Amino acid sequence: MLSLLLRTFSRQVLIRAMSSSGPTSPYTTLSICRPTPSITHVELHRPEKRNAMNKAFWREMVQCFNEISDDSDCRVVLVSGAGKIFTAGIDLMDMASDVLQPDGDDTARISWNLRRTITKYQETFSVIERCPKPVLVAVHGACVGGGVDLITACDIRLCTQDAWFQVKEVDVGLAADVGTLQRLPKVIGSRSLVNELALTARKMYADEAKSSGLVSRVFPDKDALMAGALEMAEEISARSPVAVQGTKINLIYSRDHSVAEGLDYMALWNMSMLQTNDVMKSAQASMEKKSPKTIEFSKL
Ligand SMILES: CCC/C=C/C=C/C(=O)SCCNC(=O)CCNC(=O)[C@H](O)C(C)(C)COP(=O)(O)OP(=O)(O)OC[C@H]1O[C@@H](n2cnc3c(N)ncnc32)[C@H](O)[C@@H]1OP(=O)(O)O
Repeated sequence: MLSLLLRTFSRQVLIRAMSSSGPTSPYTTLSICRPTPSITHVELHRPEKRNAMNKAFWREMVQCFNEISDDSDCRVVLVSGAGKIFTAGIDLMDMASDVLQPDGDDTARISWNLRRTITKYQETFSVIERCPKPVLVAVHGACVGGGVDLITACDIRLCTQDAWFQVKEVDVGLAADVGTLQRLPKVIGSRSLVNELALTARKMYADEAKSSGLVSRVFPDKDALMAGALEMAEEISARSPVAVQGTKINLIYSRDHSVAEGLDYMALWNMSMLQTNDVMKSAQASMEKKSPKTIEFSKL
């Protein structure tokens, strides 16, 4: 009983510590912490502006996820938002100059530069998908515009009961161009629902997000969400990083290829990865009915 109380208390302390008071240097829009040695928590941190995505944010996410990809201590990433909501999407004030007044002497040069800008912004969320470590995202309150682009690049989506999602781009006069139109149809089974959301910009609330498959779990409030997300991250981080990262990479590959191509890629992948010590360690623990948490895996 006492150990259960202590565990609950220390988990609450951990979750509280995850809501930081400000961005982590060198970042100005992100707060980074390590709730456990193998989990990296990335918090969008401009709460007074509802975590609107300004120019610094688009740059910093790329730097942050490139560092996480190379960090052999990190096995799982958890993304969430500080303050009242997850994110209000693109910063409509800060981004106007980049998107609405592109440089260039003529149409060709303006278009050339705009293409480069859009490609650069697409990278902000593609780095999440390319990161070999699984990325969980915990959404509370609103997730608007660019927020939907962000979460569709993540591997596991969780939300609170008060969460809502809005593919808002048509409302601001543009076709979403940084991932939603490409990834959302792969996340949600119904093409009709995707079209409806993207063409009408209507809000989708937590229950529909769950029934449509956009999120896999809904929690009553933000504390419960963060506790649930952390618990899931711990479960994943206890498993072999060779197995976990290979699973993420092959799931994404097979999403974008035929079954035959996916199987070929898998065989090529595992002809090396099956030689890991992790298979023997994991199989032995499984035979002995021990939790994966008892196994020590080398860094990856
Ligand atoms: C090439 C790039 C491609 C990317 C494309 C992406 C496109 C998109 O993301 S389209 C969607 C754009 N977002 C919006 O239209 C949402 C606008 N915001 C809201 O509707 C509300 O703020 C929201 C419902 C999210 C929250 O409402 P709440 O009452 O809680 O907050 P507010 O009082 O409205 O806002 C508080 C302060 O935050 C500032 N703010 C909110 N959203 C944005 C934003 N998107 N951009 C810039 N600033 C934002 C708001 O101005 C308030 O600031 P202040 O007046 O200084 O207190």
